[in-house]
Amino acid sequence: MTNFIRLHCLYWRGLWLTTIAPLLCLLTSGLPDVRERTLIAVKPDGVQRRLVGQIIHRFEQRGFKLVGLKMVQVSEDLLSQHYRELRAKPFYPSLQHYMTSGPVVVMVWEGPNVVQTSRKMVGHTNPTEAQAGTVRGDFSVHVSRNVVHASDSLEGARREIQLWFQGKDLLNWECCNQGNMMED
Ligand SMILES: Nc1ncnc2c1ncn2[C@@H]1O[C@H](COP(=O)(O)OP(=O)(O)OP(=O)(O)O)[C@@H](O)[C@H]1O
Repeated sequence: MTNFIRLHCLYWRGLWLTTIAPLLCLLTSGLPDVRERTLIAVKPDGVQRRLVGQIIHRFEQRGFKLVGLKMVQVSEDLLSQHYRELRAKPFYPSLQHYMTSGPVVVMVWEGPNVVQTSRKMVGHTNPTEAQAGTVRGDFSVHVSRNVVHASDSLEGARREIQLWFQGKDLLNWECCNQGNMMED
């Protein structure tokens, strides 16, 4: 009897490892990650121009979920870590001056494909090339005052969320009508 149970367990363990688990991985690998997160920041010009509400509205309206939000007076040190690839650029001193000139509203948004979709919603870095309907295309005219920041990759989003939030002040909450926007 004991041998029978042992054999039975071995059979199911083998089936799980060789068939069921790989099949589940394969089936779910093509699905967008509903817990994907990105960092969006309303820059000092956007805050000064009272655009925070309109920008939040666009992300809510699209169906993304706000899981973190705070207002920050950015230090030069934080900015140089955030824009570490740009520190050697000739425009960096003026970018630093602009980004530290007043508070920034920094947010974490969650949802399927949120990194890529946010970049589309925000629009081209240079507002003169940004399409109408994007945040930059609707609210700005110059690259040095382009209202908003959005992470440009999954890896960048992870790094920036850690940099700005250090794993704190982010809430996992359930959306009561999520089923109306995506499959649970
Ligand atoms: N030529 C420039 N002159 C002045 N400022 C610039 C210039 N190029 C970029 N910037 C500023 O530096 C920011 C970061 O530039 P980057 O090339 O990373 O573009 P982005 O990823 O679209 O912008 P962000 O990181 O702010 O979302 C831009 O949003 C803009 O504010």
